[in-house]
Amino acid sequence: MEREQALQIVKPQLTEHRYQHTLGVMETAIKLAGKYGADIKKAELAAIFHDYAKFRPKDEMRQIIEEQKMPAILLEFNSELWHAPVGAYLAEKEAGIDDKEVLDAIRYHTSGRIGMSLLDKVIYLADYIEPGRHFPGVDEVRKMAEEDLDSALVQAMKNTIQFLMKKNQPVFPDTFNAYNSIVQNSGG
Ligand SMILES: Nc1ncnc2c1ncn2[C@@H]1O[C@H](COP(=O)(O)OP(=O)(O)O)[C@@H](O)[C@H]1O
Ligand SMILES: [Fe+2]
Repeated sequence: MEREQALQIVKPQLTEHRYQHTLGVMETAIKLAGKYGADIKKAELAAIFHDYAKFRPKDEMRQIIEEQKMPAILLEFNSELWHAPVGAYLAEKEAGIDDKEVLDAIRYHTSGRIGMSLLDKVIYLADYIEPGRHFPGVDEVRKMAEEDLDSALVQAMKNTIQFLMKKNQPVFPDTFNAYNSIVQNSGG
């Protein structure tokens, strides 16, 4: 699917602010894909659709998670996590995206997972560092992303886990698993 068509499908699903964020993720994902050797067209498409389900009603997302037999543990954690796997499902069902790598990058863009693909990493990181993001620590991760993809990713996950823990909020375990699997593989 071409960029313009994808953007036309996604735009009505989002607020203006979230659409601008999506454009930022798209530009950033294309740059990271070019730098680290991921497929640029897949990165573009996954970025455009990554927040496709962001504004679906909670009840609709809960129903999809149950009916599609997605991991039930999702329902025990913050509903903010749900739009990622539900977005992958709806991008396929409603927009006809059938590339498994693209769908997985959408599915894991919030939590990460064990053994993230290069495309998963590019989308996770692009979502974190796109130019519209302003939160403590983001500039450090932006700098790291110019040097090493895994180091930047680990720092982003660390920040997210610490942010949640500081607020005494539960941490969905896939993020710990993603963090461990990258740190163990990089030998650092
Ligand atoms: N492991 C986790 N456990 C619980 N919440 C998480 C976890 N990882 C991310 N989140 C939360 O999920 C929310 C959505 O994240 P994300 O999809 O990355 O951003 P966006 O708000 O742009 O869609 C954020 O509020 C984030 O703090
Ligand atoms: Fe998201």
